[in-house]
Amino acid sequence: MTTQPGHWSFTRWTTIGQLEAIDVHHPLFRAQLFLQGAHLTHFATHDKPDWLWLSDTARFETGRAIRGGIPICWPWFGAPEKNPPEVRKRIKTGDSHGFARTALWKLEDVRESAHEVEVSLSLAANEDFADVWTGHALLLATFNFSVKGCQIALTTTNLNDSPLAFTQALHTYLPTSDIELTGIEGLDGSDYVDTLDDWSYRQQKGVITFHGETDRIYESGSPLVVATPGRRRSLVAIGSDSTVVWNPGPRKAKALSDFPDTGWKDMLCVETANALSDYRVLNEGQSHTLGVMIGRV
Ligand SMILES: O=P(O)(O)OC[C@H]1O[C@H](O)[C@H](O)[C@@H](O)[C@@H]1O
Repeated sequence: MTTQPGHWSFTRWTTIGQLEAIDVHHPLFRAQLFLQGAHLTHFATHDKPDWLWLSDTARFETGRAIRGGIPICWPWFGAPEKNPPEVRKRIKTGDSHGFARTALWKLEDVRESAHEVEVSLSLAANEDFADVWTGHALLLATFNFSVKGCQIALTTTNLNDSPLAFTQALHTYLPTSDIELTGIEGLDGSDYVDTLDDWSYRQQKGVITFHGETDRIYESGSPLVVATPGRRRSLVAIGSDSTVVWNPGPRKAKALSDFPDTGWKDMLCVETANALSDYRVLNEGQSHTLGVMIGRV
């Protein structure tokens, strides 16, 4: 059922630092979602630990990306110069990961039921962003929360008469109690680019484990299981044939903004992506949906 502000039962507005957010306090689960970036920072069922990692030193400031949760990287992933030429030619800045994660989105809809809450936000990517990017598109992010987990669907519609080429990622930060005892299952045999070894191609053998800084783009969007001590989570993607796996390790952790020096020990990023050769092209009026369902195994 669609509900109007003031008539929501489980959903309310809150302000954190400089930013407005939506708090979902359902009897079965809770979540926190910022209007800036359509950025989900918390999801948990009952009183259990959070399913997402959020930096202890995260800052909630206008125009600043929040460190943790699920930043939306759009309409390019990573450094502009590492994107395909068709994507790169639209970009007019050196900044990584696009502008959607720091743009102010608009609340479109809240639907509540006894079992789930669904929140939709939109972003008109138009001439307001002309200093950093050329294009005209509509983005719709829909978040579905239930006791089974959380689901995000990000739909891009090209509103321009020229083809829109873009890369993107749902940059999910997950918690772990020990990165060295953490594994990602589901990418055995997949080719990947190791960005830390001069962007060379390799092939994954078995489970992914972490031994220091890790930054890879896998050419697969297969269902994954993230196994951390005492917990297993499944990540099922739609509209994705690439997955980024990242942990900054001790050295890069020190250089990252809003990131504790030892934070690398208790997090990992598993990013549902359209990156590298998995970039997407939409003609006028066409849409593409990238999504991930994070659930229990
Ligand atoms: O610091 P950020 O701009 O949020 O980027 C954080 C990280 O995002 C991705 O995982 C990239 O693969 C990494 O190379 C990058 O360091």
